[in-house]
Amino acid sequence: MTFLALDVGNTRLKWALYDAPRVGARLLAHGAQFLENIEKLAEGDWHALPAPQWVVGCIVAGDAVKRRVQEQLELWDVAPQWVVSSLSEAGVINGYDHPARLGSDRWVAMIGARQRLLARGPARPCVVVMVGTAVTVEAIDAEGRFLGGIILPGHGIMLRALESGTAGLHVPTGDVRDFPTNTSDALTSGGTFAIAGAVQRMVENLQRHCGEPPVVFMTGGAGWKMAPSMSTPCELVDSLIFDGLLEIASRRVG
Ligand SMILES: Nc1ncnc2c1ncn2[C@@H]1O[C@H](COP(=O)(O)OP(=O)(O)OP(=O)(O)O)[C@@H](O)[C@H]1O
Ligand SMILES: CC(C)(CO)[C@@H](O)C(=O)NCCC(=O)O
Ligand SMILES: [K+]
Repeated sequence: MTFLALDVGNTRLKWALYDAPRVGARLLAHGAQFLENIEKLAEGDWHALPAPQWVVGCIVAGDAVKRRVQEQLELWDVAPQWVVSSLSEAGVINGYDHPARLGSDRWVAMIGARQRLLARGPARPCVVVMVGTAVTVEAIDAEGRFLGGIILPGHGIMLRALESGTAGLHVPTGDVRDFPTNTSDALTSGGTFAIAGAVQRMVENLQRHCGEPPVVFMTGGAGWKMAPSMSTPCELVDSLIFDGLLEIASRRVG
């Protein structure tokens, strides 16, 4: 009864194989592949896996990438189900003007966060931070309503934009400092403060709106780099998207 969860971002495809499509299932194997190496999956990492009975994923890369992923999935006799953001699913209500236009990775991460929050206590407002190619910061009230969220460039895009838009900024990665005194540290700290500051602002917005401090969850490939520099308390949960995919799959499989 194995279940394969897929998270196809703009930089990497992340996958996780579980022994069943339910929250709390046992993780059997997992991995990540840069999008340019998708063609290696069927003959590489996936070759010796037990065939999954279900495949559910979220994808924010373009249609060409989706076709390349589906080609690799032909290794098994299973049709992938791609999550599309809807008006409501798994206890989260979508406040986006056009619900289907919300990135499915954002939707799935919010469902994972909400499930995690409710599993351990009373409902609270919640901020969900994803630090990937792009950074997103979402606000959910205590009733599970997604109020709205922001999108900003990730570390890599910020640095590349500065490098290509200036004459004098081509330097190695620096350290995060309160008061940077060289170009490398100034760039690295600038990107980090931009993300931490955006999160702090959304936490303040949601606290003002709901009248109580929110729980903050953070996920994404570069989350561990951001965690030490956050100015508000924040829980790093690497598996937030997979938690959401398990929750969605358990409801669909029934
Ligand atoms: N300190 C840093 N300096 C420069 N670039 C960074 C830094 N940290 C992360 N990045 C970039 O941030 C981006 C996101 O990192 P990563 O691929 O690990 O996340 P991801 O969650 O897999 O992304 P996605 O889901 O969007 O594919 C990458 O483009 C990576 O090159
Ligand atoms: C914002 C990203 C790139 C984050 O991965 C993705 O969720 C996306 O492409 N979203 C579509 C636009 C939106 O969410 O409003
Ligand atoms: K992502």
